[in-house]
Amino acid sequence: MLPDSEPTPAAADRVTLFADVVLPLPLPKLYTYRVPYELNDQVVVGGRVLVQFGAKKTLSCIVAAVHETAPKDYQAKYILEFIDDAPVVTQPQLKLFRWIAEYYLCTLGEVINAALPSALKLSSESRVQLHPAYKRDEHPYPLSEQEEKIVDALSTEEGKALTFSEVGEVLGISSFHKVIKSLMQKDVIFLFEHIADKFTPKVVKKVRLAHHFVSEAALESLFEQLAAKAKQLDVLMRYIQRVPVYQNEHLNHRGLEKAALTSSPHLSPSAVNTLIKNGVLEQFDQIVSRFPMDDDPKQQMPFALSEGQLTARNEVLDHFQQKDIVLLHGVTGSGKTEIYIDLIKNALEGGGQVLYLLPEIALTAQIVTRLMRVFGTRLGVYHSKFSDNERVEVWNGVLSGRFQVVVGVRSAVFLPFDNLSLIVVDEEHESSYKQYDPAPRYNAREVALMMGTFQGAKILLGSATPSVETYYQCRAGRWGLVTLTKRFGEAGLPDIELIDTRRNQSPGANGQPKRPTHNFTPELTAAIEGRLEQKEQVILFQNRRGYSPFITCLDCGWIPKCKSCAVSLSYHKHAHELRCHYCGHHDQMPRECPACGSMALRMMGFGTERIEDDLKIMLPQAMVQRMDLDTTRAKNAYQQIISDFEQQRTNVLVGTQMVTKGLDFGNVSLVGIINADSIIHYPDFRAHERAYQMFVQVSGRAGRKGKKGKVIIQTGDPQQPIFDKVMRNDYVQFYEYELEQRREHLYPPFARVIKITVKHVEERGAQETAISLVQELVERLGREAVLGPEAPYIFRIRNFYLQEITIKLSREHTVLKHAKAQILESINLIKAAKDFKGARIAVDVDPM
Ligand SMILES: Nc1ncnc2c1ncn2[C@@H]1O[C@H](COP(=O)(O)OP(=O)(O)OP(=O)(O)O)[C@@H](O)[C@H]1O
Ligand SMILES: [Zn+2]
Repeated sequence: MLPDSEPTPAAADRVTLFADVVLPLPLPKLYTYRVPYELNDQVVVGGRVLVQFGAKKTLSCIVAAVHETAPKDYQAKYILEFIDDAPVVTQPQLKLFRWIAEYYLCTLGEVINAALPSALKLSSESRVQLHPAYKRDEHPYPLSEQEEKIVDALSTEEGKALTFSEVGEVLGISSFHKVIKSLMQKDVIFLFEHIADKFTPKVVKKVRLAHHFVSEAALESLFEQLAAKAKQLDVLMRYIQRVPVYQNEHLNHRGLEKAALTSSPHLSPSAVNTLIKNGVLEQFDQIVSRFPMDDDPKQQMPFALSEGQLTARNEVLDHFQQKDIVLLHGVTGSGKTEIYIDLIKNALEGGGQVLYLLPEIALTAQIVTRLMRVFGTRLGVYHSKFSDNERVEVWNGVLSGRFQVVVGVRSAVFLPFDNLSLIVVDEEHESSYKQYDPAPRYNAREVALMMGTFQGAKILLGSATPSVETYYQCRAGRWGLVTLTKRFGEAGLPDIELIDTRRNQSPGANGQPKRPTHNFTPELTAAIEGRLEQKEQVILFQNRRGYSPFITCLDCGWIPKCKSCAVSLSYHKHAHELRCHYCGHHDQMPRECPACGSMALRMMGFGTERIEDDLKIMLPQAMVQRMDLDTTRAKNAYQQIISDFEQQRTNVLVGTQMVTKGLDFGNVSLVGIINADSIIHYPDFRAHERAYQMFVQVSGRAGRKGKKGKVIIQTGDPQQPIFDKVMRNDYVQFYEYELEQRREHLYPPFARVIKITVKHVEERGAQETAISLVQELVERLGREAVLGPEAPYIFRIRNFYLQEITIKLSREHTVLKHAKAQILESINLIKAAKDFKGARIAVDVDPM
């Protein structure tokens, strides 16, 4: 072809491209921007672009589609800058996000906002900082002139940060986002959104051999010199044992954690320091990533599966031949995790990606270590306690193929997988898979099912107490069911004993109240004492935190309430104050009743703090630790409590539902449920299911290895039918009973429920809005489908009065889709009406 035959595009042939973008905002539709002609070949669907929104704001957003149709109702603005040459959001993700928005009745912007770690959502508020590991002289990648300028500006002082607009000023240009992105990719800088997210690297002290000792000859003469210094020689020997530098000199560069030498019981820490002082060892700091890149932990073979586990594994694989979804119903401690690991290995060998979902609280160091050993650096971990930068690292690691298996909490369903072959949803019944607030109010289990359908992945749900909906699908033959009825190893399921607390309310001698035995029956106290004598451990479960749920004046009956919520304030002894568990408001504990002046203020009921306190008085020799929201706020507090208990530095663990989930301690032989009644009596159609799950799960923490465990349940109503099912560990009986209830009252799985909550600062505002909304809904859906409005049990939270509307719909897909459109239409009508301006309306599809 002749070079001059290449046609130059005539102005008339120019294609004008438009991009529909998703802004990270709750906007009902996508906005269309115009692509500057000379950048036509740079648009990437799924890539980020920068646009102006409103008068002043610049926002980064995702391109969802590219086309040639100009918007009808407005003049499209130009896209300001292209940030990515490759998608950060993949096509399968966009498809899934659209499904989430449609199914859960929210906007695509809300989904994207929840999905993307904020460092991927560049905004004018973002800031940059030099990466603490960055060393100018040792950096492997060359920097451009512009990049050098930024590094100069960030190097003027330690920890200096620049906002995006300051970066623009330094460079004197407005399209600087590519420079930022490039610096990020080279690990020179990183981004943060809030001051609190500023990166504080984790540093470990390491040691290595000074470089002039690293040859064989030098080492030999060093050994001769130290011949008389036995302790230093020991240290050196250990170092060489761990880091075989004589085999490979390069290994020395990486060194060894200093603690590996100083904390060894066989070595002398002062000998280590002498070697450093004399220049034999050199000490240096290293920043550790949460995801070890090169220090691949020793890959280990997983446990060999027992015969029962093998059978179950094979049954799962058999079902997968015909069915996409299988439930593994295995009793607590049956070794489901090992079966997952085996199946994950299998899926990875086939070349696909794997997602392993766990509820927030079950994603502990325990499980991560176990998985790291088997999957090494292929494993990514996605946790909500991670910093944003760490989350971006996982996101990019999935995109690049570095992480083939990810273990994560519910938001891990948003990661950019495109080739999933297996999704494991452990503890599939857990309500923490559901996001309550804000939108998208999604259930990660349901999203995972859809994701599996889109990508052709198999789904394994696991639980000792499956949700009624899931079990129903299995019974109907749509999903496969595999059952494990025995625990792994020798341990059988624990014995369960019910203790009637009404027998324990008699006063002590001389009419004096007894010591605090009202929350500990004599049976429970004796059992705890017995176990501690045997050097075994105990878990106590109480569903309330704080010291006492409320206080009251014995003379006038006054009870302190929250100013902003319709709840009584709980007394917290440690802080000596009254707190609202809904809005966090706190008040001083009054010395006398503010209503009548009486001094007779009395604590009512008991929370975990009080259980802990009373226990310390009753059994002063016991080492008691409490695990609830109040003791686990600090970043590593939760891990610390678990490891103290694991190492048996503590022997009684008192806690809220945090202690009921997924924990695996070998030495726990007794579990006590302090007050079962408050869990059963709860105004919700799932109350029984939840109570059953909670009792079985917490009981399941007892006697997991070796000795038989025991569970004591304290209740004022031992006749409750639920106890019988828990004690006989009869899930199927529980399920059948519960299913009948659901059928009779038309609840899931026989209907779909959608809950609408109307909030207003005025009670009348909430009522009037809700009534009008109900009218609209009834008109469209019929009277039978719409229940309410009704004030919920806690009718005011954070100054907003609440009204709830419940909609029950047929499960049929087309009916459901149509009904959802009608619901949205009704809500939009109300939202647009002037009279209801002050109201907020939240929709929750499949509430839990
Ligand atoms: N094949 C095996 N070899 C050795 N140990 C095993 C094996 N399978 C399971 N275990 C051990 O048995 C214990 C219980 O297993 P696991 O935690 O997987 O149970 P689970 O079914 O997930 O229980 P839960 O539902 O209560 O969480 C663990 O300590 C685990 O390490
Ligand atoms: Zn409050």
